[in-house]
Formats: sequence, structure tokens, C-alpha cells
Amino acid sequence: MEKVMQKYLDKAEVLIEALPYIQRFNRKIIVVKYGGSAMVDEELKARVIQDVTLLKLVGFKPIIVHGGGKEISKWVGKVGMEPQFINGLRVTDAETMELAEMVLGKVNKSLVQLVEQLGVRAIGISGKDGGLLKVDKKLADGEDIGFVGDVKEVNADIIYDLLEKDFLPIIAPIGLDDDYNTYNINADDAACAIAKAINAEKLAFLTDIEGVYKDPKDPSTLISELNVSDGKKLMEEGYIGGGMLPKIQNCIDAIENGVSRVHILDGRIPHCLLLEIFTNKGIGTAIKNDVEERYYYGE
Ligand SMILES: Nc1ncnc2c1ncn2[C@@H]1O[C@H](COP(=O)(O)OP(=O)(O)O)[C@@H](O)[C@H]1O
Ligand SMILES: CC(=O)N[C@@H](CCC(=O)OP(=O)(O)O)C(=O)O
Repeated sequence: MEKVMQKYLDKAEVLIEALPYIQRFNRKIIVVKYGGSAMVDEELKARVIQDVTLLKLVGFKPIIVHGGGKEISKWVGKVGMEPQFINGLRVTDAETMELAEMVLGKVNKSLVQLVEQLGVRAIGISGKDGGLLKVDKKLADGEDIGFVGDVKEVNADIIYDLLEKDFLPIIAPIGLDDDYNTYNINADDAACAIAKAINAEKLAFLTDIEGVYKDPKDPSTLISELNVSDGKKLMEEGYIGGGMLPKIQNCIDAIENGVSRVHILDGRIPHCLLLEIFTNKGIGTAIKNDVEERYYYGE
């Protein structure tokens, strides 16, 4: 106990300095989309979860919407199939759907376990639970890509209830259509739909790249602030590919529909969320309205 107390006393000054800022953030809802590509190993997962949990402990209301695309692809490969994507969306036949649901369920509970270990209450659900995510079939460029869902309705009450009871909600991107068939939802789509439905203050995408590059092969072309028009132009001109495509589309959708702060961050960087929220310069790419200045919580 003495050791713990000493540690606390060593940090007390920092805490006292930080408190006025922390109090200012109280009760703001932050949706954290935690991508499978930034779940490189258990240690990294634990660190990301620590930061989200810390945000909860200092008064934010975080919600995690997670992916698991890489892990799903691994299992699709294990059963002898070739993972296939169109515009960043997985082509999902019945067998792939089954694998995706199994993998996402496992990822979901592993995140719940990490939060619980830190003494914070977490509830892991998928979009099937309580009618959280209702979908229609989604096409990719007019093409049928199987059981891929487009979120048409979010039952926000469930999330409000969980937040009200002080749980940290952890959501897997699976939904049901009107006939109660299971659908695979791109996790970026799910996070954006949820952020819009609950009027989140902030939506942060944690991925495996520093942010958006003008030239995906050249890290010196990192864009730290991307406005909506430029984002649309980059997509039209073919600078955005693969999994970044749904991310940018959703960033724009979120910004245009009332989410104030939208960011793409490198989830592999230690404390990326905290650096983005609490430092002046911020990190990664901030998506903003055409007229808006970059914002930070500190000053
Ligand atoms: N212009 C771009 N800037 C940054 N990343 C890009 C760009 N175009 C394509 N990408 C790719 O998008 C990937 C991120 O998407 P994805 O792998 O689906 O991540 P997540 O699992 O986090 O959703 C990056 O690793 C990168 O290879
Ligand atoms: C339809 C679709 O693309 N679903 C995604 C769901 C998981 C996901 O989005 O995971 P990441 O965030 O790690 O990419 C998939 O099957 O990969």
C-alpha cells in the first residue's frame, strides 16, 4: 500500500494541474472505432483499452465499436477460402458470415475482459442485441456482395441506458435485416451510424497508419487536417484505397451530420487517443468542415 501511495504522491502535482481540463470534458460522448489492423498483439490491445478506460474514469463517456477484419481474413484463409473485398467491404457469403460472427464475438469479449480487469464495468453486445443495428442489404458499386449490411436504424436508447448505468459499451459490427437475417457491417460504417444516432461529440478511428496520406506510398504526404471537399476530391481522384475508403466516407458522413470532432489515428502509437485529445498539436488526420479550424480541448 505504501508503494502505491508513493506512486500517487509522485503524480499528484500532474493530477492537480490536469483536473480543471478533465472537469471540462465531463460527460462528453466519444465513439472510438478500434480497427482490427491496430490489434497487432495483446499488449497493444491492453494499452489501447487502458487509454479508453482512463477517458471513462476522468468523466468522458466512451463507446468502443470494434473491427477485426484481419482476424476474420485469417480464419477465412484457414478454411481454404480467399478473402475478397470490394471498395473496402468484405464479400460475405453464408460461410464467411458465420466465421465473421464467431471472430467478432471473440474479439468483443476479449475487449470486455480487458476493461473489466481495470475495474470498470463493460458490456459487450453486437448490433443484434436489442435491435441496436437494423440493416438493409448493401451493394458495392451496384454489385451484390452477400450478407453486407447498410445501417438504416440505430436503437440509441440501449446505448443511452448503458451509459446512464455507467457501463462502457463495446459493440461488434453485426446487424439484422427486417427478416432477422444476420449481416456483416463494416465497423467504420457501424461506428459512424452510432456516433450520429447518439450525437457523439467525437468519433476517433484507430487504425494501422499514421493518418490519411495524399500519396499512400509516401508517409511525408500525411494530411493533418482534411476538409470535406478535399476528402471528396481525394476519393474521386483515386488517392484513397482499401480500408481507408469506408473510413473517409464515414468521416465525411459524420461531420456532415453533427459529429463535431472526427479523427483518424494510428492505434499503434502509445497513447494516441490521449495525445489527440489533450495536446495542442494533435496527431493523425482531423477531418473538418470546410470552414472549421482544428480544435483541441486543452486551452
Ligand atoms: N490515402 C491513404 N492514406 C492512408 N492509408 C491508406 C490510403 N489509401 C489506402 N490506405 C490503406 O488503408 C489502410 C487502413 O484501413 P484498414 O486496413 O481497413 O484498417 P482498419 O482495420 O483500422 O479498419 C491502411 O493500412 C492503408 O494501407
Ligand atoms: C462488411 C465488412 O467489410 N465487414 C468487416 C467487419 C469487420 C471490420 O470492419 O474490421 P476492421 O475495422 O478491422 O476492418 C469485415 O468483415 O472485415
